[in-house]
Amino acid sequence: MNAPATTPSIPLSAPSAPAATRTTDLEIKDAHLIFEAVWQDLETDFRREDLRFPKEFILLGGAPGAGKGTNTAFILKARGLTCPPIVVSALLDTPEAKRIKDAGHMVGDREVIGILLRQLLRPEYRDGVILDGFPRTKVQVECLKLLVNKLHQLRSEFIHTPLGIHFRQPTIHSMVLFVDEKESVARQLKRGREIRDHNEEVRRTGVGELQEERATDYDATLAQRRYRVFKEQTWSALQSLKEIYHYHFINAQGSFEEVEQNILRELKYQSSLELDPRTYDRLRSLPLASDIILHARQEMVKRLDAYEFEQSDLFARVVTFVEKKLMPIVHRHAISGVALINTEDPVLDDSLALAMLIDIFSERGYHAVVDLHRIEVPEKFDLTTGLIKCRVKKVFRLQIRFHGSEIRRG
Ligand SMILES: Nc1ncnc2c1ncn2[C@@H]1O[C@H](COP(=O)(O)OP(=O)(O)O)[C@@H](O)[C@H]1O
Repeated sequence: MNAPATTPSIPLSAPSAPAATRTTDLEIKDAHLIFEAVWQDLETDFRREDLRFPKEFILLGGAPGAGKGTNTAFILKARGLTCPPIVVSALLDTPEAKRIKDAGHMVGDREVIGILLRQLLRPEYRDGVILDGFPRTKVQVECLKLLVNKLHQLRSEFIHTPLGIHFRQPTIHSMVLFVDEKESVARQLKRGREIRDHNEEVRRTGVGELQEERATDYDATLAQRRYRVFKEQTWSALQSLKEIYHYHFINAQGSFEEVEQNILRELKYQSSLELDPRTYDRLRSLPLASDIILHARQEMVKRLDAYEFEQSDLFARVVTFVEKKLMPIVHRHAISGVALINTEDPVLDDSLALAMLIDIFSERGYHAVVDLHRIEVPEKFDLTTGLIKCRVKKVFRLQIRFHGSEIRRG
């Protein structure tokens, strides 16, 4: 895989750019001006309390053909979201925007921000949204930061009102799928072939829906230009997100399965920063599972040695009990990997013996759970008072689990 840091700077092939693109390039690239203008429009059209944006933003970036569209459904599922993604490029469907896209260039930031912010207010995105292909420029990154500032402002304004729940702390994940130029161009052309075949089939049979054909997917030079525009303008913009938001860099060169696994591995590391600070404060005193398992093995070894050296009689009795009484039963369950055993053996009356038993099994690679049941057994019945006197019988229910044997039918 190409190391991102060593990417050479490649000049844009601008001479053949259409007039519309030159106009776009002349657009005032001042994020503050653009954002404020768009925001003013929003404030004119919406009441402040209706400026409800998504709680979670997953910014899905990467070279053309990196697999953003391909992996969207998988990412949505992994994050428990049900809304469709916002594919930013698909929102830009005016004839002028289409001309710019067909030449392999990018549509102006003003237009992108204007359309996107309105789209984000739709109710289906309240819990979270995937933005496929945003941000693509530094100006868009700045606008994103300004949007997040606004969301914080709205939050402080409403937090102590009944509407507070609609203004949660936003969390931003930036996920960048990385492929090199060769792979990007090959996949764009592959997509072109697939879409052409698909559309031919739809036209022939009248079944299904036509998909959008992108000029850049049919011409290696244009596909290459798209990749270079990405490297020149979008790559560094995406890198700058690393400093401010949760950042996930995904190696997307591999097979479909490999890329899915890379995504899953990255998403597993969720941070408590996603919680509202108030919720986080309430939970922070509880240790994380990852912390308590860190030294668990060493602690167990220490305990086992202490049993041997300081409580050797009891320890020897428990080991004998495990060996003679329990292991024969466990053996018989070697295929299922679960043995449930009830015992009244008095060796377990000592609570230390129970702790020993659990540690012994853990050390040998089993998971043991012990559960004590007290059962009242009637012993005497007083004929004059009608009182029943009971004896308490202690039954230990042991559950021993381990990785059973795999049997396949031939
Ligand atoms: N891991 C992969 N291996 C091989 N082909 C892939 C992989 N991921 C995506 N593709 C293919 O590459 C093409 C472009 O993928 P797509 O998801 O449309 O890219 P993007 O949305 O990032 O531009 C599609 O034909 C898709 O089937």
